[in-house]
Amino acid sequence: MSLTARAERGAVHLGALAVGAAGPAVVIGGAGADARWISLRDHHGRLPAAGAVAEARAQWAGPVLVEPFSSADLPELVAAGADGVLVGAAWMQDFQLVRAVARLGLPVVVQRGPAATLEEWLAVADYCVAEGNDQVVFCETGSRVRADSGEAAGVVLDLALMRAARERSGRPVLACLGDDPALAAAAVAAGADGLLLAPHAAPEAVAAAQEAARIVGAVARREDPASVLAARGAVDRVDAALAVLLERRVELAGTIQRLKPVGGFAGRDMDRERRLVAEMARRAPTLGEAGLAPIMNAVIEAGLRLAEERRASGRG
Ligand SMILES: O=C(O)C(=O)C[C@]1(C(=O)O)C=C[C@@H](O)C=C1
Repeated sequence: MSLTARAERGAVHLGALAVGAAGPAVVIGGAGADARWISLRDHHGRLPAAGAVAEARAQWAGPVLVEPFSSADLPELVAAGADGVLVGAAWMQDFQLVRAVARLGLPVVVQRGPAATLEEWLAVADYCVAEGNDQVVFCETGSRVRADSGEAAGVVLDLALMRAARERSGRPVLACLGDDPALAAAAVAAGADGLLLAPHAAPEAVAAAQEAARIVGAVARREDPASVLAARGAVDRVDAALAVLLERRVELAGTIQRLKPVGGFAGRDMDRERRLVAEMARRAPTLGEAGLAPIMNAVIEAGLRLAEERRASGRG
C-alpha cells in the first residue's frame, strides 16, 4: 500500500482552512495553530456558546471550531460565526445531537467514542449526509485500555483505525493528541490530515506538532496545489525536510572525514560519489543521475569544506 493515502471526497473547509485531500496536514489547537477550538463540554454547559465564540473571535481571525455541551448550544453557534462543530467522543452515538449538528450546515468533526468500532464511527457520517451535510471529518481520540489488573491504564490512540477510516470513507481524518505532540510525526505518517491538540495547548506543543507535520508531511503526503501560493507553501515544506536532512548529512560526512585515514578533499572517493548518485537516482528518476550529479557534488563539497574548516580551527 502506498505511503500517500488517496483522498476521494476532497477537502473539508473550516473557514479558509482546507483539511484533507491534497493539502498539507493542519494543526488545530491553541495559540499559533492553523485553527482554534473551544470545548463547551469542558465547562459543563456553564459557558454560553455565543460568548465563548465571540471571545475567541476577538483574539483570532482564523477558523474556530466549537464542541457543544448539548443541543441547546447549537442555535447560537451559526450566529456567533463558528466555522465548524466538533462532536466530542462522549457524544458520538447521541444521534439526535449528531443530526442537529449536521443540520447547522457547518463542517462536522466527529470524534470516535473510546469503545466505538470503525463501522459505528463511519456510520455517524451517514447521519450527517442524511441531513444534507457532507462536510464530515473524523477525529481519532483513542480507546480506553485496561491493565491486567482490570484498572484503567489510559487511552491509546489507534492510528490503524484512523487510517482505515480515511481509506474507507475518503474523508479527512485528524488525530487527537491532547497536550502532548510526541505522536504528531507518527500520526501524519499514518495518514492524518491534521492534528487536534488541546484548546489551550502550550505554544511549544503547537510549534512541535506543526514542525513534525511539516517535515513528515513533506515525505508522506503528496500535495496537489492549484495556485502559486499553495505550491510555494508545499515547496517550503519540502525545503524544510531537505534542510533537516542536509544538516544531518553534513554532520555524518564530517564524521567520515574524521574516521578516514585521509579525510577532506585529499581523501575524496569519486567512485563512492558516483555510486551514491546512481542509488539516489532510483528514488529521483525525474532528475536522474545527470540531474543529481551536480547537486550532490555541491552538497559533498560543502560538507568537505566545513570538515576542513572545523579541523583547521580545532573543532573536529
Ligand atoms: O564516503 C566517504 O568516503 C566520504 O568521505 C563521504 C563523502 C560524502 O559526503 O558522501 C565525501 C567525500 C567522498 O568523496 C565521498 C563521499
